[in-house]
Amino acid sequence: MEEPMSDDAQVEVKVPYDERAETALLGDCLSDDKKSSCYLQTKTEIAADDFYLTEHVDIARAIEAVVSSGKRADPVTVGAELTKQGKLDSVGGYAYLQKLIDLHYTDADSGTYADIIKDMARRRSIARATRDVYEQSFNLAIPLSSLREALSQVLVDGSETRSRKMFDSCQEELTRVVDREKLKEERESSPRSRIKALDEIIDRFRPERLGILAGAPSTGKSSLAGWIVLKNAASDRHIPCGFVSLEMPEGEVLQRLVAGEAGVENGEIDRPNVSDQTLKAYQTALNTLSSLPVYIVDSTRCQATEDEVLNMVQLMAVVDGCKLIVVDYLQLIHSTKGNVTRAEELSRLAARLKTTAVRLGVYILAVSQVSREAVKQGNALTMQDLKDSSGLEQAADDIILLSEADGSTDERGILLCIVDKHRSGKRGRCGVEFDKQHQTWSSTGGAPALEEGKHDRA
Ligand SMILES: Nc1ncnc2c1ncn2[C@@H]1O[C@H](COP(=O)(O)OP(=O)(O)OP(=O)(O)O)[C@@H](O)[C@H]1O
Repeated sequence: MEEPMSDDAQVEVKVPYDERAETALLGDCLSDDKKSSCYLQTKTEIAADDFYLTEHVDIARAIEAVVSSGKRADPVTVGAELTKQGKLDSVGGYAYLQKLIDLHYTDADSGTYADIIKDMARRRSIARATRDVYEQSFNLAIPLSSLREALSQVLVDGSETRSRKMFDSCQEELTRVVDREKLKEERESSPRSRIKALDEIIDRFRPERLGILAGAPSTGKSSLAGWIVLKNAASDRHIPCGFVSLEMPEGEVLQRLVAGEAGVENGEIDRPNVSDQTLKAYQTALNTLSSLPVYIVDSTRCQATEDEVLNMVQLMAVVDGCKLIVVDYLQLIHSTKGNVTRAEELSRLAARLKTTAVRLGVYILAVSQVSREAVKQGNALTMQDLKDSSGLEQAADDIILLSEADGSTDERGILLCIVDKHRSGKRGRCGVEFDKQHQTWSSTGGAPALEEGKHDRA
């Protein structure tokens, strides 16, 4: 039996922060001309408020102000900014700015310090948010459903919506587009399909968007979604990605990813006569994959509801820092409301996924089935073929459709990939090749033709 929770259990609690990482990063920003905006440029996006100590938050804000005015951050410029804000004395004066430089390591690694600071900031934010729900959970007047809702809401930062004068953002946009280095960085750190021909159309999976990946059964939707997750996590930026699997158990997803990485046939590892060479390749691939920032929720044993799936997505974004999250697949999300049609339900789900993507600043790639009629006809798909809902079409920013093309075999899928919706971007089509045995994906030259008798309805 589970031990009852003691009310007066004394747990030593220390607020999570790392003073050394904070001083090292600030010292690094103030010491080196080239790195004068160091923490603003690291792969980990951190902001002044991610520092814990008040004096460090103030110094970081002053650095940001100096850098955004186009000046180099050093003790003189940052000290002047702090004086202007009336904060120089409270941070410890010029002496403290100089101390930060003295404490700074000559071969400082800003990225690692930024990672530590972000990690600590996330922990504090989770602790703050969950503490309130923890306290509410003892109040029996608050219904369980409200507690669940509160728990899911508190994990989402920035849900507040305020209006602002639109053209105030012009200056920010101007700064963004003029700073080519930053733009390049933004681009390179964004998730992409990692299939050249498809990337040429869709460019990248931008934050705050919802994409739908649809196709007939067994065309390879789950496999492609898994490939995208894996390749982004394995890219030199190691972009954290999540996979909410409602269809395939975790072991099966893993086997497919490992097969591709190892270059062995999917499923071969389970055969009794598997060769030593295959075993070795499989083990090596497992070792490589184990270090990648790929997160998975296996939701195949219980039928996850809409709220549960949204919670999983939120946790992956907030706790694991995922930038791209796959939900495989929409039609398997359990229905809980008896009085609405499935189409209405899916529309609402898609709209909630879109809002979640916006609030969390992530890209959600939702896998979807297409209608039975579309599968029967076998023609090139259009977005009207999405199963059960025109609401999916409306909520999605991007819609990617896979149709089997001429030349497909049991081992090799040749697919016509149509980007039928692409918000603020071009639409288009390309050919992708699916090596089914190894579960890998690549571009074909040009867009392939459909089988004879099938129609292209573009
Ligand atoms: N070792 C293998 N050799 C050949 N084909 C394989 C092998 N392993 C898997 N496949 C094929 O790879 C494809 C995987 O498709 P996948 O499950 O990704 O499609 P899907 O579109 O997500 O399907 P569903 O509609 O069932 O969700 C299937 O066609 C399967 O038959």
